[in-house]
Amino acid sequence: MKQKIVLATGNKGKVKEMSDVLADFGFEVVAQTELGIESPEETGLTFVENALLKARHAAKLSGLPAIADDSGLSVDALNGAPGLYSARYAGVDGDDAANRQKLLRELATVSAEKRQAKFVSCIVLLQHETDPTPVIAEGECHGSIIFAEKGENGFGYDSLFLSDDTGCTFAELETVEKKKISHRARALKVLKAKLGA
Ligand SMILES: O=P(O)(O)OP(=O)(O)OP(=O)(O)OC[C@H]1O[C@@H](n2cnc3c(O)ncnc32)[C@H](O)[C@@H]1O
Ligand SMILES: [Mg+2]
Repeated sequence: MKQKIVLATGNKGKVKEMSDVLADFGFEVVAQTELGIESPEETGLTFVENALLKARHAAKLSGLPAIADDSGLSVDALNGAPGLYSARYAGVDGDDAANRQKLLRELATVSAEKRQAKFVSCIVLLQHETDPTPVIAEGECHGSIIFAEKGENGFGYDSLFLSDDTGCTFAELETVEKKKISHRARALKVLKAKLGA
């Protein structure tokens, strides 16, 4: 029988990119929103801490195992910003368009060859709220930030992130393609290996 697990995210893009991959690992996935669970405040100082607290919050409220992703974009010329604060870079949590505009403004005077960036994803799986041995899996993707948005797909910073692997932005990829190569896809592969799934 499949193990029921809560996907602890309020981000529909993540649900789209993670649900069927986790189903292939043998989980019956329920998004936290389907259970009426709202996202906790992300007070951690690292991706792993924030992923842990999101998973723990959902496990506590659902009584089920939980999995969470904490991710972000780290830009070399900005000393790693927006990094941990990617979702609230422009001030309001989850305002993707404002975050992209701020990123373009901050990089306005940075030349094309100095716009390297990486996406990071940290995924945490907890069996229950007080699970002392969380499974932790991380993935990264390298690329650069272009000067104007390109592509319609994806979410967040996808339309500004030119991927080294594909030569196009993540927003120009169909979901099925992004799901093969993204930082989240790489973290999920590591998770799969750790679970022996
Ligand atoms: O916390 P949850 O509810 O999972 O959803 P969230 O969108 O707030 O997610 P994070 O706290 O992990 O913040 C991640 C930020 O980085 C951005 N980001 C992460 N992965 C991305 C991806 O694959 N493509 C584009 N932007 C991404 C995203 O838009 C957010 O602004
Ligand atoms: Mg968040």
